[in-house]
Amino acid sequence: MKRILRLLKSRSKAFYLLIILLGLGNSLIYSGILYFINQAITNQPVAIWPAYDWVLYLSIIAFSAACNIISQKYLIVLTNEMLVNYENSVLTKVKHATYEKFEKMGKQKIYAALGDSWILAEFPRTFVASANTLIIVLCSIGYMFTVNVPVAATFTVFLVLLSIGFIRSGITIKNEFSAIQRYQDQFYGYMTDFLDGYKEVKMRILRADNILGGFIYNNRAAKKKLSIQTYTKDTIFGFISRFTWYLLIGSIVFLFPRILNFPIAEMTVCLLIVLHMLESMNFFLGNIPFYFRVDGALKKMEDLDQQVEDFRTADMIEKVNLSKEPFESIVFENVEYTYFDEHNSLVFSLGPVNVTLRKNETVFVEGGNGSGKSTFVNLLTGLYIPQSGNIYYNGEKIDLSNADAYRDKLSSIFTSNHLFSENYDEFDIREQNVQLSQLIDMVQLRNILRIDTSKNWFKHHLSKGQQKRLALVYSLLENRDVLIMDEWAAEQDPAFRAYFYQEIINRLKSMGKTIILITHDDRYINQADRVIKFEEGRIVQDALLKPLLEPQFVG
Ligand SMILES: Nc1ncnc2c1ncn2[C@@H]1O[C@H](COP(=O)(O)OP(=O)(O)OP(=O)(O)O)[C@@H](O)[C@H]1O
Repeated sequence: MKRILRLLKSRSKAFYLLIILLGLGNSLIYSGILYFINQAITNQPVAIWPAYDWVLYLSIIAFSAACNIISQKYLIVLTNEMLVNYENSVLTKVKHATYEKFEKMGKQKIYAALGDSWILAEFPRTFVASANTLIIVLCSIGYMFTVNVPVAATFTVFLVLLSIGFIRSGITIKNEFSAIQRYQDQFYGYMTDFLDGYKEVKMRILRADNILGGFIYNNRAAKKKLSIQTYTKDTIFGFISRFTWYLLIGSIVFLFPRILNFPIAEMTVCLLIVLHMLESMNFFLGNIPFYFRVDGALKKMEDLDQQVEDFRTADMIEKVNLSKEPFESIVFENVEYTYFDEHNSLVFSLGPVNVTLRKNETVFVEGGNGSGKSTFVNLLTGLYIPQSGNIYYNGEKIDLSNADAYRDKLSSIFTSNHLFSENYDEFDIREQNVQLSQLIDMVQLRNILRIDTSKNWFKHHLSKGQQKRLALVYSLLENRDVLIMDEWAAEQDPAFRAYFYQEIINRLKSMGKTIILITHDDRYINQADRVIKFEEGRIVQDALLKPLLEPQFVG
């Protein structure tokens, strides 16, 4: 419960003021009602303004209604604020993550952490409702003490024991709810495979049968079994509480009159009090498991925070800009990068890489599958920071402090390029934009692209190859000196591929771009100024083709 206390501490003073206000309003109305009933039963006038008791009664109701309306309004605002703040804080951390951390963690965890936020959003409302019912219970007991001390004392002991029982059962149930949550997380993983791979699922009966029958249905069956078990336990505790109330009512009616001097009027008032607080007490006790679930959700969020520790580190590092000089060179000096698996065994190692990429060069990067080209691209684009060695941009060393600024100097089109649904880059998409118009002609999308005027953005119902062409247009609209393309031409048809290597590359050169192209297209190698070849994570060839110099070989 430490986590819940921390959450409560983070609330504003207004939150506690609200609880006091609500408590005041409700204790007034509940004690007031009991008092009025008691006076009516015992046929006594109320102590203040007996002639206008109904005015007093209505005033109490009006005051309590006002307290409740104000507090509920405040709670709605608070709840929504809390939810949005939490979502924003998670996403801000993700924004400041290093790409490596993001890649390792996977988007699944982020969805899960956001998915749990609803329970936190429920927290203030439930907390205030619990505080409210607690006040009712305390007022009722307090009032009972004024009616009959032994009965009230017995009753208090009973409530304390019942609460202890509920807290203990809450702890057991909490662990089972965590297990249910784990099934849910696994389920979301299968759902991603099922929905993202829907085409592939459709294409094979065995796969379709297994993904549903073997994995999803089994997961659902296990989750159902545990849910039935847990919710049954939860319900049984609820029943126990309700039925012990009946025992208590029975003891007021049958036991106390036999063992105590218990006048009928006192018995009636005590019974009314017990019936009056029955619903509140059940609500209060019934919500105890909720707090354990909130605690579980907070723990999950803390774990996420732990995992993204360097999200904050990267955030705290003071950002540094690079000099505004035009691009001259990117230098790799003994750069090494190694992937490890979850058991810390080496998976693949790149480097040491020593290479200098110069202004206006067109460099083709080649190599077999798994030779390390994309890893090299991730380092080149500043998405990975070298584990050893250094990268220099125009002589300035790149590290976490200036990696954002470094990435901002480069245009990149990745193999699995994503086209955004909105114009986040604030590009000028109007038809009058001459640069845009020329680029659209260059990639031959003139009669294909449609502008969504409401979004000031292109509609993206395009084929894979067309999407890559549009990605090239967007990259060139960024107007940066260096253009990095990872297997850009792979999805293009042979005619457009030839046009890309023979025409577009020349156009890009004439624009003064420095081009780094990862490619398997050997037949267009003559378009490169330089060819770098990777094998098993090392550069095995670095050949200058233009200007015609002797090829250089790196062993
Ligand atoms: N995130 C990762 N975690 C662990 N290993 C990885 C990761 N990314 C790549 N690898 C491994 O590193 C090696 C090099 O991968 P990389 O993607 O750099 O090759 P590539 O030359 O781009 O291959 P391809 O031509 O097939 O795209 C591969 O053996 C791959 O399994």
